[in-house]
Amino acid sequence: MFGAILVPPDLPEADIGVIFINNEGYSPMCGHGVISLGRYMVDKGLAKNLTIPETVVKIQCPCGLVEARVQYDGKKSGAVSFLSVPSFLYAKDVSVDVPEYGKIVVDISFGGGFFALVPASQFNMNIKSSASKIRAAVGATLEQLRKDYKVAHPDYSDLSYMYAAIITDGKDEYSEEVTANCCVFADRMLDRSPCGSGVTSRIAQQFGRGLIKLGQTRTFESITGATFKAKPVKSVKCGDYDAVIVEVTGNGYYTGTSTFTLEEDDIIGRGFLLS
Ligand SMILES: O=C(O)[C@H]1NCC[C@@H]1O
Repeated sequence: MFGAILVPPDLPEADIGVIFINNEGYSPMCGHGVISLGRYMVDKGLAKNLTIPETVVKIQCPCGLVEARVQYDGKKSGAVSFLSVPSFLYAKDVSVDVPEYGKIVVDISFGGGFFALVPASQFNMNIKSSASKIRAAVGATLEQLRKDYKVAHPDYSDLSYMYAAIITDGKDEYSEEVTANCCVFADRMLDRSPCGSGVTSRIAQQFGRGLIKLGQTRTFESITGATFKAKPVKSVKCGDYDAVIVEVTGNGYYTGTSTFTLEEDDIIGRGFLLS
């Protein structure tokens, strides 16, 4: 689960601004959050321009402006595609010495946040290994990288940190076969979705390594079996990096609504933090 706090945007072209919240603070980008928020903006009539069969919603995320295209038949919204910020393969074959796991080699790729991408074979595991084993191995790798390896975004210092790590089935070469992955982010949160920003970073990695061409679509599957489709759509630059705009497509669903109440004399209701 993810939280989205809606805020007025400071970019004039944006329909809405959003801060995504996780278990340790905020996220620079959340692709599955963008998919759900795109639908919400259409269904609540909040998008600037409601058009059929597709409405464009511009969402200012912490990583920058993301364009969501929401299927809309005039009554109900459907699948959402989004175009993320310029994404790029940042570093290849980075070695990290992870306590209890030894030397692990990862690629680092930016897809709205910096992701370490690591095939499950590095841990002598496969992507169907238990969620707790994945969480422990990938979480330890991410935490070690945060200590040992510094990343720098060419334009934004506030994005210059290791946000997440993704364990993959290693199927990086283009094929029509589904490729599976699992993202561990923030304070060892495990993503039930294929991870929109992670999938963006995987396409940027594959594009940077010459494994996929513009317009080729891949299907990414999460540990729950949920899928997103993604493809590189345009070559761009980000600072000196050869970057790519990635389109990700998926579905989000409503699960309920709730109302929070804060009474004047409820001290705990103002929030608390346990360490
Ligand atoms: O879909 C996404 O992009 C998010 N899922 C968990 C981590 C990422 O922020």
